Amino acid sequence: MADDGAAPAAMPLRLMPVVAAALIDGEGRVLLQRRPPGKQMADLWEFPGGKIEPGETLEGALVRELAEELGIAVDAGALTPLTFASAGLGERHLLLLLYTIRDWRGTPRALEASALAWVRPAAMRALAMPPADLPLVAMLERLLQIGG
Ligand SMILES: Nc1nc2c([nH]c(=O)n2[C@@H]2O[C@H](COP(=O)(O)OP(=O)(O)OP(=O)(O)O)[C@@H](O)[C@H]2O)c(=O)[nH]1
Repeated sequence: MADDGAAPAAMPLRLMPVVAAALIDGEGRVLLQRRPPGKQMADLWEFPGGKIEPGETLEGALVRELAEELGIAVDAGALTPLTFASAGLGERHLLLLLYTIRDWRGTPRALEASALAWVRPAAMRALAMPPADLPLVAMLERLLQIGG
């Protein structure tokens, strides 16, 4: 085909929304889970959560993910939006939406992760986490310094 000199058509942004939770305990620690071996970003520590399935709301997806990954029950009204991160992820663009949660029912168990840990935000710097999570950690650090 002849080159007509037109600029190449812009590719639409392939946005991938992911919802994630910072479960905060009474001592100001946050629950992280370790991604299992064999998965993309294996062994990195992340906030529990995941992708949204067709027909789900953001909050509905997070409530489902927390039941599947940790075996806990959370009311959608207990989810408080905190901040988000935006980062390129291969051919897609990750929009990672972080909620805080202080009330849930049940004791979190590692149903899909290889490990769980309750970590103060300042101590997260010592853990290997996905690069997109670093600004989220900074926001949590500020929130928990102020709010306890
Ligand atoms: N849950 C979670 N995902 C994160 C975080 N940071 C981050 O970059 N991600 C990325 O966001 C995507 C989360 O989707 P997911 O957890 O459903 O993906 P997955 O690969 O584990 O599951 P899948 O098998 O359903 O694709 C992954 O690409 C993951 O690497 C985080 O803190 N929590």
